[in-house]
Amino acid sequence: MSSFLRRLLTAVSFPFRAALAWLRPRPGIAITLTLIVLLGSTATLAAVVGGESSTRPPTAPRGTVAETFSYTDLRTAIKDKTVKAAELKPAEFRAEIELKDGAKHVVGYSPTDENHLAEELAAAGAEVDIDTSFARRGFPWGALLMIFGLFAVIGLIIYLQRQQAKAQGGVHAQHTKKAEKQGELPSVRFADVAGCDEAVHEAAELVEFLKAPDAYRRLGAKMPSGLMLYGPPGTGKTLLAKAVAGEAGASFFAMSGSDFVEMYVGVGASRVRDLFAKARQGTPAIIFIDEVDAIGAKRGGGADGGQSNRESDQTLNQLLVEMDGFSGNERVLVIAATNRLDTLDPALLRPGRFSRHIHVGAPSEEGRLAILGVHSKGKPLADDVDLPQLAKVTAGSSGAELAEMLNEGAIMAARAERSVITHEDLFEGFLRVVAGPRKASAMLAAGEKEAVAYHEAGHVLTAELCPTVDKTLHATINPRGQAAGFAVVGRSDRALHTAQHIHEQLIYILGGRAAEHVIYGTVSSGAANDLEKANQIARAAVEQYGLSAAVGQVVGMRSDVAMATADSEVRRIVEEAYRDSIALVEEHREQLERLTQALLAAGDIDHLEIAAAMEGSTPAARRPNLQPLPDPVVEPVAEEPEPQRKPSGKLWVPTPADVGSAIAAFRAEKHNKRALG
Ligand SMILES: Nc1ncnc2c1ncn2[C@@H]1O[C@H](COP(=O)(O)OP(=O)(O)OP(=O)(O)O)[C@@H](O)[C@H]1O
Ligand SMILES: [Zn+2]
Repeated sequence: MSSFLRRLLTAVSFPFRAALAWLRPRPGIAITLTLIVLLGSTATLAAVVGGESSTRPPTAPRGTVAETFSYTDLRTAIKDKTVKAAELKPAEFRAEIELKDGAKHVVGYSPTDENHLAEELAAAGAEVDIDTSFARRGFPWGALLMIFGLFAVIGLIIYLQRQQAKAQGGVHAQHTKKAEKQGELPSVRFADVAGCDEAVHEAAELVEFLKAPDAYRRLGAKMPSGLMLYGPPGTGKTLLAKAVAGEAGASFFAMSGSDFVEMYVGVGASRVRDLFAKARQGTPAIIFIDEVDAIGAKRGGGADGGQSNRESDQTLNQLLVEMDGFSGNERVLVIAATNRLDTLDPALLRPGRFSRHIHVGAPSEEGRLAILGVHSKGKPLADDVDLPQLAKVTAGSSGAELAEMLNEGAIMAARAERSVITHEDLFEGFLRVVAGPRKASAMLAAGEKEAVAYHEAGHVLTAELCPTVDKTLHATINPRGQAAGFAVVGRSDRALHTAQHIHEQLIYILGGRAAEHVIYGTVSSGAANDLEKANQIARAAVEQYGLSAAVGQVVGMRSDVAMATADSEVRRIVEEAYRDSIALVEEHREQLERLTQALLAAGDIDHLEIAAAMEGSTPAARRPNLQPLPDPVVEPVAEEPEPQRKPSGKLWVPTPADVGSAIAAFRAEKHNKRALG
């Protein structure tokens, strides 16, 4: 019921809101209009009140109407020709009748009678007069102004509501803050964007277009209207868009997709319209829409099919309309960014819209070094800081995380009142970024701390013993953020995906559980995460990668039997890895003990201490009971790599990189804090 009312109100108030949105940036017009409305309303009121007394007809004083005189009586009087005079008032559909016997009556008539009533009265010998004075007094203007008055009042209410929302620091406050920054000329250049040279290279082409469109136009080339940047969060998409504007000397208009998402239908669309109108005034211009998936998700697919959906559809449609309106001479380029290209509405990606897609991926080791270089400029680094080593350690980190790491490091140094930033500061900064700030270790009971130490030692140990698993650079049992303990793995960027590697990766992931199992005979709740990860990897190996002999190389098979077989294969693969993991731990209890005691003594251990604890062991491959993988077919590299998408309804065949990146996600081993008791 109340939701129905809200919708009704939303629908009814839409024109007012749209008008208000249009007026907000035009205070001059708004004030003038308000004045007109106020004056008009006052004048109308005066006319209505004043007119009332002066127009009351003297011919028909109400008091003289003695008995009721019906319309039928009037018809009879016309037929008997007893009407002496009649004054018709079409504005009120009333007639004032004077009969030949001197009696006066007022009678109503229906609009359909209007035309012939006067004729019939005249034919019956009555003196007919038609009063048009009320119409002449400007009747439509009065009504119109009264409606305007209504608009003004409702508008004022909505305006006050918004002011209130703004005061509460809601979305609108953010919105206006962003709007103020719009149209700036960014100082960012391509040199500030490191570690994604290919993306920069492609973007540079568009800068040429923006700077000298004539050279292209002469050859009949049309400026692309949209550019889609896609990739994981924090990899520099916003930065790159800004750099395009900075290099081209274009003004930068930025908004986030979520800024367009509003409770009210039509507001998002009007914001799109505003944004494009503003950008067209200040060409060359870049319109940047971050998180475009908030408005550009596939249409009509929402499960709720409700209000918000239709709202975002309208917003998306408006965006498409604006982009289709480009003639190719605008010097306006729309850049959108998303983390998930596969969720976007295909209409957005068609030629003439966001037809160019640039992948901004997680930086490689070389890229990370370049990003560290960019962001360490102006930060005094101590001699012990080894940026190439940091680039190696931080595999999987995004540009934003690296920038944050350097900043946290600088904060650590400042807090310790050092004049330079040391390696330790930076490493602490890194740990803060990937796992959160250190927590007081008193949070864990002594017995729990020991269990966490054995668990982490189990991971470290199994990693050391498996030849294809990346080694631990740093392990800690000092709780940070959500994690009770974790290990930083020096992951190489190579994404291994052989059966051997997957088996050993599982041994390592389950190594923490295995250690707990061997020492205590039970497994803590904090290790549940590991099991989940292990299952994900095993499932990918079976269902997407064809590593199970029982399921075979058929990908995407969906029969009940096939799924049951796949399930049991996943279980088998995980169980076999777990058994191997336990065997490794049992064979190396001495090393496990040394690692655990080192962790308990210091809280943290680094790769040198790990090497010392591992003395007397040699890594050896454990044979997996998995199908060996066929050699990957190397295909010629396409000019623009087809983005990885999972079209719904169709079969998705993963590339070797998919399994690799699933594994890569486990860069820093984190565990939920153990449940007490
Ligand atoms: N490739 C890079 N080179 C230099 N700095 C970078 C790079 N990537 C990220 N950064 C740093 O991280 C900050 C945030 O990055 P940015 O906002 O551009 O990421 P994004 O890809 O747009 O993220 P999101 O998808 O979350 O919007 C940048 O302002 C910059 O300081
Ligand atoms: Zn674990």
